[in-house]
Amino acid sequence: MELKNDLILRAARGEKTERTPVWLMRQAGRILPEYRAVRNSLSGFIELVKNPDLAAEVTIQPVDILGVDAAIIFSDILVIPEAMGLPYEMIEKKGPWFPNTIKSEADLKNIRIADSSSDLGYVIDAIKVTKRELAGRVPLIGFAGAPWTIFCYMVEGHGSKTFSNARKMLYTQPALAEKLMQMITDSTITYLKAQIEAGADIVQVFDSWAGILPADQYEQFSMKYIRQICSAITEVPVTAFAKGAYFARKSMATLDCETIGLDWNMDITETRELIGPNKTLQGNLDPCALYGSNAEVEAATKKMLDAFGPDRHIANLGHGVYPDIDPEKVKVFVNTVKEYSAR
Ligand SMILES: Cc1c2[nH]c(c1CCC(=O)O)Cc1[nH]c(c(CCC(=O)O)c1C)Cc1[nH]c(c(CCC(=O)O)c1C)Cc1[nH]c(c(C)c1CCC(=O)O)C2
Repeated sequence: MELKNDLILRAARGEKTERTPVWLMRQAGRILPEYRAVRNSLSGFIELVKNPDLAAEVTIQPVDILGVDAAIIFSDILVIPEAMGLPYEMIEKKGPWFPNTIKSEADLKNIRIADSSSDLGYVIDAIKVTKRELAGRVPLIGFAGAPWTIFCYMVEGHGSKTFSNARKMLYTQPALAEKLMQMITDSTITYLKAQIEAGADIVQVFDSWAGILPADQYEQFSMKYIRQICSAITEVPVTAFAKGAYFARKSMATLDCETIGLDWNMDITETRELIGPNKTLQGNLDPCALYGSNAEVEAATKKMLDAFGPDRHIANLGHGVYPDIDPEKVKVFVNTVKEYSAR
């Protein structure tokens, strides 16, 4: 199916575009009353993730309602641990919870490299339904968590400010950590390839907990595996987003990927210098800027666009949109990008 709007794909490849493309991390979700209505018709988040027709519906909602230039498949990064044999629960107002975690070498016996066709068939089906229903309107983004971030949940068992149990393993059982990280990496590569095969036009790797590691450990325990993923995915453009990894930007410049995501703490000009001209940058408006007035959102968005310049930029926030943001403010952000960058 020919894409009618392929702006993000062209921007990712470094081709000239009529204007800067825009989408938002976490655009499919709680900011939209239309999402909450679908979500409340089921018993929970995981039921929605595992229902391909409804997952497709909430994937497409932000395209219709917010006017973004891409859809991102409605799922979660935690489907990988589950497919490896470590199921999760999503506890209302608290977040993910793993009844079992990885603590020792013996625990590896209970997990396996995920088989995308059998264990993750529901995501693959959701992608197929979404592609059919999008009918080429905008590209579909596939995604996975980076091995380090997935490792954090598999070892810690839940969200944390420090992930000190996960970080402890890097010091006390580094060989076990690396074995687990490699299993996650192998699972992720086949999973992303299955997403692409089903129709994902571009894929993003989310390293949400990059910022809690020291630079040397980040190279050893995270970049090493992100590098493997980037090199293995040759079919479509890849975006690497490592939140808080300002110390790793020079190293990220050498990844075999098209786009690097910036969080809102990263200076745009400095990052462009560190990454060089051969990659597209994605980001990076402060998610809290959307709490401002319409005029303030507009001004902040224009300032961001001026700093990135017209080429090799995909506009986004510096992290996922917060659940209590007014969708009208998101529309101001999206429309400002579209109008101000058009030339
Ligand atoms: C760390 C992480 C997770 N999940 C994800 C990350 C990486 C990105 C980031 O750093 O934000 C990625 C993710 N999660 C979700 C998407 C869907 C697509 C999108 O719109 O971006 C994506 C890309 C849906 C979701 N994932 C989750 C929800 C909310 C669940 C609900 O509907 O109640 C949604 C829409 C739940 C989730 N899932 C996760 C947490 C910590 C939580 C609870 C806290 C929270 O809600 O943000 C793990």
